[in-house]
Amino acid sequence: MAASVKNKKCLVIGGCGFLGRHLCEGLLERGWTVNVFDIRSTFEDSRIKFFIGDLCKKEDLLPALEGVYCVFHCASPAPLSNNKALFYKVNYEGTRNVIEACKEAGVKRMVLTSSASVVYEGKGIRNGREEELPYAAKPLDYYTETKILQERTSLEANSDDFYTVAIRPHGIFGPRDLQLVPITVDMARKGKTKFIIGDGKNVVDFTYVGNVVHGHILAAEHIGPGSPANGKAYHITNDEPIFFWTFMTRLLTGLGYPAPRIHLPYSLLYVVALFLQFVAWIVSPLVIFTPSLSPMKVALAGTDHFYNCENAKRDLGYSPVFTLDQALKLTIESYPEMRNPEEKKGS
Ligand SMILES: NC(=O)C1=CN([C@@H]2O[C@H](COP(=O)(O)OP(=O)(O)OC[C@H]3O[C@@H](n4cnc5c(N)ncnc54)[C@H](O)[C@@H]3O)[C@@H](O)[C@H]2O)C=CC1
Ligand SMILES: CC(C)CCC[C@@H](C)[C@H]1CC[C@H]2C3=C(CC[C@]12C)[C@@]1(C)CCC(=O)C[C@@H]1CC3
Repeated sequence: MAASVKNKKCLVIGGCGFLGRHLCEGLLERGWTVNVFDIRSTFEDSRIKFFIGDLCKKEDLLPALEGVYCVFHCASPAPLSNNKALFYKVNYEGTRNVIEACKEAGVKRMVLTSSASVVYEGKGIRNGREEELPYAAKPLDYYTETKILQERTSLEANSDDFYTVAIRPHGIFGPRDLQLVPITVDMARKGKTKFIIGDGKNVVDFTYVGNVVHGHILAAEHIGPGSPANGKAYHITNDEPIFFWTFMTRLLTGLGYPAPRIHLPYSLLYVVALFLQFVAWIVSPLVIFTPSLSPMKVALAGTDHFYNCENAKRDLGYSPVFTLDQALKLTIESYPEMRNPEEKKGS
């Protein structure tokens, strides 16, 4: 049974990020008192108390944790940055620090933003259930490797004195997204989105940020004494699996760019991505470069990866608030600056 959280205080670690800021807005609407902890400042809101610091430093965290009912930990280095040391420091060591600081401050609840990628290693996942999918034995990148460590550490910390739960969104998109839409538009403006990787029939999940926020808040309201959600991980998606390339086509054409149309063999692209990763590794002592074509991106663009949300529906009362149609419309409308500048010339 959801606990009443009217005027309960929470701390959103990573609250200045894409998901974090939307989460703050959703929590405020729901009647929570919201503190934000982040290593940077990206917005102002008189209703929020901001703490700027590094989650890897307990002395930075403790002042922000005073009187907090629940911590939402949604901080991470940028997933596609490929900085192994930073991922390990923040996602693993930093999360252990957050847990210790929570216990020291007497905080009783933590909702971790994990990722559905923790069970993905490039092989197809179709309607994957949490209890049927082990952690990826061979994660495709350092980000995923450290998200596995982060989730495992967080769920193992669950006890009657400190309730934890992990939310696994997949492919979050929406207004103020820093990855999916900006990267796609950047590729489109460079003429790189005319290609389809594989046969174009791989089915995936994408998750509108408003639904991810909803799942997080439900999780916070449900964990506690005797809850079946304590110490568990939950897939949170739009629950509308879609062809990856249909989604991309709708996003691109909605922003005025042409639809992808030339098929390239998946295996060829994957080998090229592996080669580029090897070259980047060989030259890394001299120069750091992150190939735009990574094995993770090619795999995500060319294989099935969609997940079952039944456990979240049962234990958290989750169901998507925004449909994919509504979500794409809201997202496309929120990015006038991302529209194809050529479309105006052509009209
Ligand atoms: N964007 C996506 O498609 C998905 C994201 N996720 C997870 O959702 C969470 C949020 O992701 P986004 O909002 O996309 O990322 P983001 O990069 O927009 O936000 C992350 C925030 O964490 C903060 N942060 C990073 N290191 C920190 C440190 N040492 N101390 C304090 N704050 C720190 C950053 O300043 C940033 O504001 C992450 O945990 C990510 O792994 C999970 C599934 C999909
Ligand atoms: C091929 C192009 C037309 C489109 C490129 C889109 C990609 C930039 C995105 C498609 C799937 C996205 C995704 C993530 C980042 C951006 C994409 C690769 C994550 C890796 C972000 C962090 C996560 O936790 C998992 C996400 C999976 C999906």
